[in-house]
Amino acid sequence: MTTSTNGVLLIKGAKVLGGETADVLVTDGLITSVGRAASEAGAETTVDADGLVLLPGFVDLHTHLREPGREDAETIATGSAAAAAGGFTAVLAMANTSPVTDTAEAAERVHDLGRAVGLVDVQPVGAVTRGLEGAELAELGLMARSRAGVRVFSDDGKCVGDARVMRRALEYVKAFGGVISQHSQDPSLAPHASCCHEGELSGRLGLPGWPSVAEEVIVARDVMLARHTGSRVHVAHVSTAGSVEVIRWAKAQGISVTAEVTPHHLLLTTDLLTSYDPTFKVNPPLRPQEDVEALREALADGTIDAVATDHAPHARHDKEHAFVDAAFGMIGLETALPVVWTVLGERLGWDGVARVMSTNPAGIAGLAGHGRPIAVGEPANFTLVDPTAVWTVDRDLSLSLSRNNPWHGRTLHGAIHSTYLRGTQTYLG
Ligand SMILES: NC(=O)N[C@@H](CC(=O)O)C(=O)O
Ligand SMILES: [Zn+2]
Ligand SMILES: [Zn+2]
Repeated sequence: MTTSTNGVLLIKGAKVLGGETADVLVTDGLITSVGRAASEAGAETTVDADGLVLLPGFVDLHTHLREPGREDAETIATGSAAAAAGGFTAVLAMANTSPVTDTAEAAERVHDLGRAVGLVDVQPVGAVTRGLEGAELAELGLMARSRAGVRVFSDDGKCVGDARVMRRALEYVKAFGGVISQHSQDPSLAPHASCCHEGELSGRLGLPGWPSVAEEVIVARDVMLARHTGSRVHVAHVSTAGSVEVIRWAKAQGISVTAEVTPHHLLLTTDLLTSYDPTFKVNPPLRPQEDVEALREALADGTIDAVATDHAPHARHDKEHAFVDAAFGMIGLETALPVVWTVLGERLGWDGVARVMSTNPAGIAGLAGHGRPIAVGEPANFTLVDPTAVWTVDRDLSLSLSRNNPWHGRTLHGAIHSTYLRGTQTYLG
């Protein structure tokens, strides 16, 4: 089946939010009718969506595409294909490429390559500091005013450790409604070698400990800087119960803070490291069950706004090392929805899934045309989900170029049936 943006697409009998079943008609990339008994006569393509759930396309606030620089691990094309397969219609591409996305030209290049591939909208994240070095601010204003329209800035992979630099970055982006997404890791409490949650297990395994407090002190500092500057901070990959407490407090004070949690921190725990399998080496590290429970609770009650994958592809030769020498990171675009549905489906419902995977992340990133309701006049950016599918992850079937897949061999519930970007089918399972 193929569709064209100039054609007419009819999604027949999908379950839409609110529990109704509806036919959705798309003309020239826009939703032109939602309701019963739309005629098949004028449709170029008809999709039988009986038993499927129609959700707004997912928006990933945290994707590592490795282009430019490490096209052996991922390209904008392969990462976009993996994203579409995961139900995403937009991804924010992190700035820690080589070279770093720290200029307007670099941001425009990523943006334009994404548009040329055309499977998801690739929205570049700009670096906070030049070369991610933590010292001088990058061209934040020029990136914001560029064709790429950058709104989210992050040195992800590294923490903006210097409080004065963080304060100035927050002040600067306030002028154009930008946000700083922080990789919260105090470098003196958790230096680069830290790779296992600090606790009884890290001692037993002889791995350098990464204490929870190294995350929590940065989250606490940053919410106070957000309050002081009146600007917006976003906490990337929250991993501890203590961070959740701080964010809950800050939101109650009216401080402009938002937060994301990864699918892996919602399900995987630190005891997986007893295998010394580098697939489970990630930053921040997998935490104990108490933290996992606190993160689930926080996502369900709105303290954590969004799920973000932190899809971090790595080539085999960067992962296949002794645990301490392997690269940090795991892939996750294609498994995000099934993990969230498996872990939290009952608590969130489809409304909740749409909120944490589409509406909220689109709002945080200021992305027009994404995270919108399935309604007349809206762009046809959506995904069809099979809620009853039960399947076992096989890393060799991934569209990502990399194989560092922590879900390999796991059975998950819920699968992406197909994805549509402005009415064009970008994935069919
Ligand atoms: N999450 C990771 O373990 N790795 C990320 C960087 C990051 O998100 O900190 C990467 O770029 O590989
Ligand atoms: Zn990070
Ligand atoms: Zn990351």
